[in-house]
Amino acid sequence: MSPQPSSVTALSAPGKVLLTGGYLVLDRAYTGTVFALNARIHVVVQQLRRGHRRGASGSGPAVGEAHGTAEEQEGENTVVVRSPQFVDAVWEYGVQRCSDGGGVKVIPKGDGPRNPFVETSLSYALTYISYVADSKDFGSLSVTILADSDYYSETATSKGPASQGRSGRFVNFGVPLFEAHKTGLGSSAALVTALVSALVIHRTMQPEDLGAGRDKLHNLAQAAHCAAQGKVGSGFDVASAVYGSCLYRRFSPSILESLGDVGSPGFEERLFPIVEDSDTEHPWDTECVDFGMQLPRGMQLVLCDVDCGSGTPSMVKKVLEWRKANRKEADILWASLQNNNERLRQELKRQAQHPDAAGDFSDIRTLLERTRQHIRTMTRRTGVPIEPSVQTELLDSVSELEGVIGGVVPGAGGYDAIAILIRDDPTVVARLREHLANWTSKVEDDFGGKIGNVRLLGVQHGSEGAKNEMLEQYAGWI
Ligand SMILES: Nc1ncnc2c1ncn2[C@@H]1O[C@H](COP(=O)(O)OP(=O)(O)OP(=O)(O)O)[C@@H](O)[C@H]1O
Ligand SMILES: C[C@@](O)(CCOP(=O)(O)O)CC(=O)O
Repeated sequence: MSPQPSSVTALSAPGKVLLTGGYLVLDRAYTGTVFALNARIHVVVQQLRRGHRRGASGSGPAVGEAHGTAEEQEGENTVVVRSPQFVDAVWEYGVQRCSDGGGVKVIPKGDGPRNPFVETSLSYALTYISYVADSKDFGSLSVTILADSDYYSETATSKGPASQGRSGRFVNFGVPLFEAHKTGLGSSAALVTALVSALVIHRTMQPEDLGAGRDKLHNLAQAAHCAAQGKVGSGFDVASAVYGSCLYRRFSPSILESLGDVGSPGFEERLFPIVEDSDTEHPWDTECVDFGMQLPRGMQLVLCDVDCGSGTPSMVKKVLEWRKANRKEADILWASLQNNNERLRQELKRQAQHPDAAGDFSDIRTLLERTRQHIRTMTRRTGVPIEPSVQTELLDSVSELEGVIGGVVPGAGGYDAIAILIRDDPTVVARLREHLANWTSKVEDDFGGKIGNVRLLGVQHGSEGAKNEMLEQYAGWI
């Protein structure tokens, strides 16, 4: 029997930085080292009051249980999703059961901007839930999304006093979501992971089951994220949102290839074995080794935002085209990168596991520099701005500072935030901050890019994947 749904479920998932393995990790023959961050996306699911729900037995609503509108209480089930840190960020859906086993689809109400990540996560999670839960009646749900500030570049409001009206952790950005510049920490993967996990736990599990249910939540989140993105990426961002920092080897794309769209006949019958990993012909083969791994004692990871994001899809397409056309050369380059990345990971692991041996970061510095050399070769050969010269200039300049071990362009590279490993010491952070505050680019970029405001983000290594959250921190927001 499914457990009784509690009235409120809160869960969060972390952002990521792919320290090494960008592009390589798209191919199962290679791996990526991904660090989870302490910037998280939180999702709070509230059961709207209905006659048959817990807490409505005559004694009024249960703690945290929201009151629905008259329409919600009388007629069809609805899901209202809010991102209260942004202007007009409300998405309202009707819940439709599709014929011929097509699953459960949410239908947007009104004609405001759509949010494919929210919409797809709801449809996928509700389809899975309706397939496994005893009760097919979801009731109406209110969902609140709250994100740590570092996912987005600062806005005039988020910098100012007006941002701090409510609970301390979350700021008011004062702009619509589409106007907020993302910093590339993987907001959509953290959001999809937190949203599908919160819904599944809300309706079919207890929060304590999160550990045991992690693999299923991973499978569901990967399926929903790929569908929302319209492509099957490597999935390292979803994996780290679920499991935390790890050495990642991607899943075989064939696992998701024949799933089809929500609403198509038999969709629920195809989604269920994917989530439960019961299809013996296509077992999940994701590898997340050493998940939850820590940095060596005395080391910290920081990110420097350059407020000038890149277009990952077109960069990926070009790099893969070049690899296809230059297979021999690419194989040598990929092998050199993989080899060096693996040595770097082993050294980080060795130092993390032997705190007494930690402290001499010179090998790590050398290995980071070698990785960068290979990435610059990749940049030249592919003609894609993975480490463009303005980023080279920035990385070189910060690497000279005392206490900085080294840095890289993480993930796809481009003009996204750079990742820097430093000695974990407030004076190093202060030095970096000061350096960046006075920093202006002097080189002409080889790809015509311009770096605007350079600033250190507040985010650091977080290591932990999806986790249950306490409600108190959301005071004033839900
Ligand atoms: N706070 C939020 N509330 C609702 N939806 C959000 C929120 N933050 C992000 N999203 C959704 O995620 C989308 C951004 O995802 P996208 O994959 O483009 O970027 P990212 O995951 O932050 O960065 P990257 O893929 O470069 O790591 C937004 O367009 C929106 O649909
Ligand atoms: C280029 C790629 O390998 C990494 C992209 O990373 P990011 O989104 O730039 O953090 C693509 C992928 O792995 O899906």
